[in-house]
Amino acid sequence: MLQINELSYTFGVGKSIFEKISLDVKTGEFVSIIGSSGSGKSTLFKLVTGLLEPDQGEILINGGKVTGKRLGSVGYMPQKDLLLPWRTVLDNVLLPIEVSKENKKAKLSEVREWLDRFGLAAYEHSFPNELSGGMRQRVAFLRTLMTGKDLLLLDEPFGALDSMTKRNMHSWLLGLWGELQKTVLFITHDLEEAILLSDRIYVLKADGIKEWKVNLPRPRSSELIYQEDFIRMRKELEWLIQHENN
Ligand SMILES: Nc1ncnc2c1ncn2[C@@H]1O[C@H](COP(=O)(O)OP(=O)(O)OP(=O)(O)O)[C@@H](O)[C@H]1O
Repeated sequence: MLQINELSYTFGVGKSIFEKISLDVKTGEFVSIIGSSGSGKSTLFKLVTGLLEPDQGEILINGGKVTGKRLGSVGYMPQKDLLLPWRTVLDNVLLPIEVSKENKKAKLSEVREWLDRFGLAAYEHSFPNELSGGMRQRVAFLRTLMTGKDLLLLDEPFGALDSMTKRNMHSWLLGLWGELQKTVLFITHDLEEAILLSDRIYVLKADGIKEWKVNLPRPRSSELIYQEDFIRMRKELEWLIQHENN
């Protein structure tokens, strides 16, 4: 679904962010990108959305080349939830439907069903400032889902949540994942989260990008993190991140 070939990008004069990195995401996969702060993860997302143009290389979505003129081919959830404070939960979730000029009324019952599945049915008339952090993230995620795009780019969606809420969000997302049938590219700093949720992980490092497969069967439960296999994987991944040129 997503193919990135030998992508290079430099900010301004000489600030090289990537040099010839390649990666791919297959239909239905959940793939994470981890890397230290400033390694270029968010920049990569901006390139995939078409907000930035690469210096070299190409990005293909379903075989079509991404360019600034074809924005809107992915669902993008940025680091901050960016909910509109003056809109209710329902109106925030309806935003992509309004933007794409679809018939809002025709979509209303489908959107309400999703609100219910996301545990938000009782809050459809609430405003963002009346919600907890975890609920706001669910609203933002649902809004991204309502773009109807098959490829979702999620930039650290749970980064600002406390560890208990994050754990609950993991269980919730793992439960939902089977029925979503979406392809996800996910940025995180949290190794546990990356292993638990992903089929594959790309580690973005100064010397390039490394692929790491997560050999854990699905369906998965958030309890997996206590298992020996999981702890071993986590150590392996930590080692890969800490040692350049590996
Ligand atoms: N508009 C810009 N102009 C110049 N440099 C920029 C710009 N945006 C980002 N950078 C630089 O590019 C590098 C990569 O930034 P980016 O935000 O992609 O990193 P990141 O891996 O997502 O970081 P974090 O994990 O902290 O969110 C950083 O050194 C940053 O300072």
